[in-house]
Parts: sequence; structure tokens; C-alpha cells
Amino acid sequence: MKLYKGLVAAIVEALQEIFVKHRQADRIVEQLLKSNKKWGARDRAFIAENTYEIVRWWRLVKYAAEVEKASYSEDLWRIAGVWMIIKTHHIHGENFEILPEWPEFEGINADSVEERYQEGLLIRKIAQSLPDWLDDLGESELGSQWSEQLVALNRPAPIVLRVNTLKSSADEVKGILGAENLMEVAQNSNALILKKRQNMHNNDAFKQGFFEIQDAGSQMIAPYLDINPGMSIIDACAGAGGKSLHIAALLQNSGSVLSMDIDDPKLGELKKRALRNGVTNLETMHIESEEIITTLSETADRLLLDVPCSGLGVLKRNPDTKWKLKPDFLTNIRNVQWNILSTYSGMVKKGGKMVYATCSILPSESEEQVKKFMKSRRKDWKFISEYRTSVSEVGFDGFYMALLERKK
Ligand SMILES: C[S@@+](CC[C@H](N)C(=O)[O-])C[C@H]1O[C@@H](n2cnc3c(N)ncnc32)[C@H](O)[C@@H]1O
Repeated sequence: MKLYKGLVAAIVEALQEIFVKHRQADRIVEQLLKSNKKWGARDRAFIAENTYEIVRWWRLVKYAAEVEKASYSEDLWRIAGVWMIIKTHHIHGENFEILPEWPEFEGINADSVEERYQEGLLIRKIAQSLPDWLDDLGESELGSQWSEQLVALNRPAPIVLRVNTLKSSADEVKGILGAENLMEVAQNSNALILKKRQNMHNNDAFKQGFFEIQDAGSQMIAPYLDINPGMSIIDACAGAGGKSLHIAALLQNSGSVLSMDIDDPKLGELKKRALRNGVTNLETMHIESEEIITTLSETADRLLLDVPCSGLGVLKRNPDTKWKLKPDFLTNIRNVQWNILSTYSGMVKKGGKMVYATCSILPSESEEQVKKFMKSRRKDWKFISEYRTSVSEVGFDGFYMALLERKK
């Protein structure tokens, strides 16, 4: 593999932004790729993939590089160099690479890198690259399942498309993108996995709203609401609306979708997406205070609570979450989830249904919140079912969903 210094320099720059300035990895990579028009598709893929993989394997690479704190540019060059040595072995089981003799890589000894790498693989929190506290938490909540889940969560996520049935069909999308480039997800013919990673945002069919980019696990949540045409549906934590758009498509533009969130700019993004998707039955509402929730008491046939969470189910996609997440955030977010579940549930009509969903693998954010709700509201609510997507299945992030019915 021939290394180009300008491309490795770009990776080092990205690492600096992510780990020294604590910026969000996806935003940094996007900005960086826009900054140099001369990079071709392969250069861009090299920068993006290697940055994400170093972030994913940060602790292991630091261990192999014998770097304690990566604060300076020379530490980051060392980390990038060590990653280049171990990556083909780590990902494909091939031989360790030899580095070019650049001054930035001076002092990196391939034999000691290999030795430290093998040593690191013997300790789970180093081998799977995660902070001590998170490894302890995963073990305490998931026990023997934790190791297996970690392995799956450290695999890169493929790109999954959701065919927008308001504008197109799976056959049409396959015809446009080439059926040979796509793989259907079992039991959902409208979920198509791209066999080869590529940026779909500039694709004409995407711009025309024929499909959205949405993980296959996430695509299971809107149908879990048990939707019938003509229903009034509230998506109370709608964000930029991945699931609201799916709900609108399942309603075939009948009934109504009210998409709410405390973050107004996200709702602005949702409006643009709704336009592109040909959605005509959706309105947005910014939650400025909880009084709004009371005014909507008993108005929804269906309510989706896709609550804010740790994001530990989507580590494949956002590996920097491992380094950004803090124990205090988790304590706080569980309280927010509980408040949303206990207060917002009042918007469901008697006889209506609600889905509580998280993109977390932790029971404390998911099953346990629902159990606690059912314990205090058994008189008014009936538990119908719950489901977890499996992170080891190709195309699926780790989602939890529970369906509850408000008694008449
Ligand atoms: C998991 S994200 C939602 C993702 C979105 N449903 C989708 O499919 O793209 C959680 C959302 O909850 C919002 N949120 C946080 N606290 C909230 C609150 N108290 N009430 C309503 N929404 C809230 C966040 O702004 C965020 O957009």
C-alpha cells in the first residue's frame, strides 16, 4: 500500500479536531472532505475510512503506539503511523505493513508495535477499545453478552436505504442503482443495503426523494406503532425526522403526523426532508415548554417516543461516542427519558398506543424504564410487546422498542 503524505496529514488534522478540540467526528470528516476539491473519490474514502477506524480503535492504537495522552501533533502522527502498520492485519488478518521513511514516522519501530498490539489484544477494554468505566458498565448490565456485542459494535456500519413508497418502489430504486449493487434486508423488501460504501447524498434519485438513508433496525420502529391509514400520530422526539418520514409513508399521506422536538433547527431540517419526500400530512412543533404537552392531552392515536439516549446501540456508525460519553451524562439522560415517558404518554388517546424506543443496548435506558412505567401505571396502560434488534446482523444497529396500549 502506497501512502501519500497529504492524505495522512489530513487524517492527523481530523484526529486533532476530534480528540484535542473535542469536535464531532462526522462533522469534522465532512468539513475536511469539502475543504480540498483536488481529492478524488479514492482519496476521500481513504481519509474518511482511516479516520473513523482510528477513532474506533483509538485505545488499541494508542497502546500499540505507547502514547499516553495524544495532545500534540507528533503524538497524532505516531498514532496514524502505527495504525498504518497494524490496520491490514487488524482488519483483514494480513501481514503488518512497512512504513515509508518520513521524518514524522521517525522512532516508530514496527517490531515493538506488533508486540504491543498482540499484548493489547489480551485485555478486552484495550482490544475492543473503550474506556474502563464503559467496559465495567457494559459488563454489569449485559453480563456474558457484553463481549459479543462489543465485537459486533466495532464493525463498520453499511449504508442502508429505505425506499420512500410515497415516491418510488424497491424495484424502481433497484433499477436506478443497479440490483447487483444492493442487498435486500430479510423481511423488509424496502430496506436495501449498499454493497459498496458510497456517498448517496449527491445521487439524483436521493435528491428526488426516492429513498432515505436509514439503518434497518431504525426502519423497524415506525411499523412497530401498528399504524392504520387516517390515524393522528405524534412523533414527540422527532429530531430531523428519520422516523417521522417513515410514519408519513406508512400512512400514505393520510391522517396526520405531528413532529415535535426541543431542538428547533432539527425540525427545520425535517421540513426540508419532508418536502423532498413528497410528504403532505406532516406538521412540526417546537417544544418550548412542557405546557404544550398538556394542551395535546389525549389527542394521538399513536405516539412515538424515540427518546434521547447514550447512543450505545449505534457505535458502528458513531465510534466517537465511546470517547465522548461520560457517566454523568448517562445518569442525566435516564432522568430525561423517564420524564418524557411519564409526561408525554398523556398525549395518547384512551385505546391508543405508544412506542418507547432507544438506540441503546443498555437495559437501564430501555427495558427497565418501561418496567418502571408499567409498575406505576398498570391501571391505565397495558404492556403489549418489546423487541431488540441484533447488532450482529448485517445492516442493523442496536435498537430497543416497546409497544404499550392505553386502556379505554
Ligand atoms: C434519538 S433522537 C431522535 C431521532 C429521530 N426520531 C429520528 O428518527 O431521526 C432524540 C431526540 O430527542 C430530542 N429531545 C431531547 N429532549 C427532549 C424532550 N424533553 N422532549 C422532546 N424531544 C427531546 C433531541 O433533540 C433529539 O432530536
